[in-house]
Amino acid sequence: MAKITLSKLRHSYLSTPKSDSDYALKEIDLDWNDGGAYALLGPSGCGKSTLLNIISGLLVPSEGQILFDDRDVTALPPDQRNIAQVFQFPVIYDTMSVYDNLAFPLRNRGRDEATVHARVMAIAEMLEVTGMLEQKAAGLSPDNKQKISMGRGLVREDVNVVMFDEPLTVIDPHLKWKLRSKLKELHQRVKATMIYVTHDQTEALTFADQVVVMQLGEVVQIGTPVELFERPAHTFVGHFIGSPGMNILPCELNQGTAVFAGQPIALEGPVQGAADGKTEIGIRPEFVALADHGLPAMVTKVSDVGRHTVVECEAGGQRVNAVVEANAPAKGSAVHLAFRQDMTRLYVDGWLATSPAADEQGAA
Ligand SMILES: Nc1ncnc2c1ncn2[C@@H]1O[C@H](COP(=O)(O)OP(=O)(O)OP(=O)(O)O)[C@@H](O)[C@H]1O
Repeated sequence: MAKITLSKLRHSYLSTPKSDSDYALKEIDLDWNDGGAYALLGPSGCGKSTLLNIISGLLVPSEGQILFDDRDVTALPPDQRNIAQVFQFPVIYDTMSVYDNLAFPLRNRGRDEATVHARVMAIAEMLEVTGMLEQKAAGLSPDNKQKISMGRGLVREDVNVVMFDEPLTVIDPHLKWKLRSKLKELHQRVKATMIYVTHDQTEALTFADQVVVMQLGEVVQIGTPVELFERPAHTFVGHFIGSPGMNILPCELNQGTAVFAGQPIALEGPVQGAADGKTEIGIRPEFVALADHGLPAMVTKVSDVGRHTVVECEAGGQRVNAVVEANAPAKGSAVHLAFRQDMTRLYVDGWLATSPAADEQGAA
């Protein structure tokens, strides 16, 4: 295993890129620590595959370096990088047995049969496929084929990193949650550095200890699932993570207090910097409560989503969502909304501009 460092990485598919928009990857500086469980999360076209292909060596970046520990591998081809990859679709040999499929990456590198056997049995046990080891892979269900594909990615102990590229695409929805938690458990047992690429927030948040969120060729935030939920560094992260996403409301600033729809809204703490760009309040629906006083609003939709209810309101010409546990008002009701102050952020030109109040920082 190795620590992977991406240093001043940029990539353009054009031969003579002129402006920032010609780059599929703008500047990326990133460390993937040895043994970490990472997710690379972002919408289609944000640059995830480009980044993955640069790490695996399929693509040489226009600028910058890739280091495995302190070794510069930027110019090395894929077969010299010692990486395992699991793709969207199963990569297995149909005519071979499940056992031989799992053994293949080890035999291919000349490991002795005793080692091969011990490792195959260990991985099969972790994946709960021991009972099918003698079967031909051709007869397996798509889910089991993908499980074996994952097993082939995990079977070698000497790889620098295991990369999963949307590995649950072919998995039946009702089995997805099972494999998601299985992968998390596997990471804890195998302790390899793993990078899991997905556009699905549930997959990313279930699997990863650290989630790297990308947008338009840039990393906008790296954080734990809780950090991304509680303190999005950018309105994009607020929108993209959470269901429904963060409420983002245009506002004015008046001596450190935000004003939205003529109402003062108390922020979590002081605003950093000049705040002379586009100013917006960010508050998650989970921290908006229905109250006797506060921002006047009209309920426009009520959706029961299982454990809680999403109350969609209109205030100041904007949609504001609130998540309530019980006693949701009816559509058309006039209500007041109260924002939990320590969770009310200010964003300037999309970026987080408030920090917690001093007493909150002391408590943290
Ligand atoms: N071979 C290529 N030639 C030219 N442009 C490309 C090529 N591959 C990707 N791009 C462009 O680079 C940008 C990033 O694409 P990339 O495939 O890395 O994104 P992604 O996040 O992996 O998307 P998806 O989830 O759809 O695979 C996009 O604008 C895409 O159109």
